[in-house]
Formats: sequence, structure tokens, C-alpha cells
Amino acid sequence: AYSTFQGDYKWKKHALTYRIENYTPDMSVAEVDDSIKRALQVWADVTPLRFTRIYRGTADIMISFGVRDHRDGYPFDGPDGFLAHAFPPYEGLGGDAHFDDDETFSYRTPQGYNLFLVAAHEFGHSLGLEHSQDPGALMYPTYVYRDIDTFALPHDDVSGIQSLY
Ligand SMILES: CNC(=O)[C@@H](NC(=O)[C@H](CC(C)C)CN(O)C=O)C(C)(C)C
Ligand SMILES: [Zn+2]
Repeated sequence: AYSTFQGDYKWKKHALTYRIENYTPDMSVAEVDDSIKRALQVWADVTPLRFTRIYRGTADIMISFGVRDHRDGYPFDGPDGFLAHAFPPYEGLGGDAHFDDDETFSYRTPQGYNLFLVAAHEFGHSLGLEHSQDPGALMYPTYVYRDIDTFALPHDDVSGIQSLY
């Protein structure tokens, strides 16, 4: 039930870079770094894709937190509503993931919106996946809390990403 973006946007290389440009006040730097790293690893585990963090310059996947109008033409909407968005693999903005800092992001708790889960969904878009109609899929359009200690990428998402890489 997965779907990919029209035109089959996908990265033409397997070695991708990411950069965390800024941080949310909702949790520690280490907790954000770990959430992002693990959210990328979810996809690396089932594809030949590999992610390397960089601290300067432009990465394939630029990660940032922002509120309302954050200069990409897709302003956020305050608390709740849209939690984040990400762009499919194309030059420039493509691949980038933005998180709405009017949300409360969380680490290892059902309270708030779990950053690992939100980021894992966003990175699906960054890699070329669109939304799935499968309610159990990570790429389902609505946030669903799942126990992250037992989290495994649902089959629909595995099929989707493996259709691309
Ligand atoms: C709690 N709020 C929601 O569930 C909202 N959904 C989201 O914010 C999506 C991200 C979640 C799935 C991490 C937006 N998206 O698709 C980004 O790629 C609404 C369903 C209200 C739009
Ligand atoms: Zn989405």
C-alpha cells in the first residue's frame, strides 16, 4: 500500500550525508542526536544506504527545527496539526527535513511527539517514499505512538523503500 513520488524521485548514490543545523529546547543535544541517528538507521538497516553526519556545509539531508514561516514556502501551523515535513530527493531543498518547534518533541516516552518516530517518517520522504494507506505503516499520514524499544520497520515500509533502493 506504499507509494513513491511521481517521477520516482530517488537518490542516485548510496552514501548520503546529513547535518543537524539547530536544536529543539525540548530535549538534550545528545537525545536529539540519538533520535536522528536511529531514525536514519531504520532505513539503512533495510537498504544499501549509508548516512554520514557532517557539521559544516551542505549535506544531502539538512535537518532543522523551525516555527511558522521558516523560509521554505511551507510555513508551520503552531502547536499540533502538522508536526514536520520533508522534501523528496532532488537538488537543493530535496531531502531536507524540518520539524515544527511549536510541538513538544520527546525522547523515550509516550508523552509529546516522539522525535525518533517523527524523524523516521520524515526520512522516508527524504529518501523518496510518499504516504501509505496501510494504517500500520510508518509512512501513514497520521502520527501514531509506538513503543520505540520494540520498534521494527513495518513490512509495507520495507517493501516501499526496497522498491527504490
Ligand atoms: C498529530 N498530527 C498529525 O498526525 C498530522 N500529521 C503529521 O504531522 C505528518 C507527520 C507525522 C505522520 C509524523 C505530516 N507529514 O506527513 C509529514 O511528512 C496530521 C494528521 C494532523 C496532519
Ligand atoms: Zn508524511
